[in-house]
Amino acid sequence: MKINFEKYQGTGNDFVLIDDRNEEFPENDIKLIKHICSAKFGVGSDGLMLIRNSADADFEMIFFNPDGSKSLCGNGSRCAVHYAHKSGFASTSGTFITTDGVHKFKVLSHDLIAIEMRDVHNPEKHSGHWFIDTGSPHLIIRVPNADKVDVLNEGRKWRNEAVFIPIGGTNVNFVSVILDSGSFRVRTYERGVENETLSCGTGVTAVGLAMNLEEKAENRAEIETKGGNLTVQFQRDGAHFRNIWLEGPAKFVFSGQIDA
Ligand SMILES: N[C@@H](CCC[C@H](N)C(=O)O)C(=O)O
Repeated sequence: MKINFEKYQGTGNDFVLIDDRNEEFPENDIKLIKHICSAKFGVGSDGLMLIRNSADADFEMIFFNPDGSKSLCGNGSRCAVHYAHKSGFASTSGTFITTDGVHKFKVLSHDLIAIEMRDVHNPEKHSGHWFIDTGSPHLIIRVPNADKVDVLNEGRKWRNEAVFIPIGGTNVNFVSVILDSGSFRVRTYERGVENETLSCGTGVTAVGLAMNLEEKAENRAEIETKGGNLTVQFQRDGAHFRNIWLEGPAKFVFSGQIDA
């Protein structure tokens, strides 16, 4: 089976994007999804996205982690918007539908895409750390210097905590404050990848909200990741966050065909 794809990256979170508007891709074939995402046997990526037509939005995006599990992907969603706009079936603003429902988007310039995230209500703490679901679940751990954390081993330990097993584990973000300036350094262990990625959009969003709860950020946070910078903006009313937007670069890398 030959499958055409485009490779995308959003702040170094990299994806295989397949235009499946004719609905030919066997989406229940987890072995195939794992194979395509494998760097040794396939293309290699932090996830696979299927783009489909939608009756309720400009398009639908279905996201798979490299282990075949599904969740919301913030960086992947921004890349999907870039593809839809480039391909002419989405304008400079509109909506798309994905795992957790309908999202608004804005194409701010050629490679700069913003998406609206779902509202967050009543964030909780786990073992003294904020635990926030921004479409994917995220634990946020404050550290003095994120660059010095053993993200693989520390992240894996928290990801497998018994309390998170019923929801399939959690993603884990390590964050340090940069000179109390509303800027933060973040490194993320992603479930489904089972490793550190260079950036995670839903994670960065959760960090922005957590830093506001910690009184380290107002209604905007600038986040540095290993793969580049992202901005999170929102409105807060007590324990309710609304109008949450994630903004940053989304880049087409190359196109190809895989014999899978
Ligand atoms: N990299 C993504 C998050 C992808 C989903 C995550 N691994 C999960 O399973 O919860 C992002 O940019 O948000």
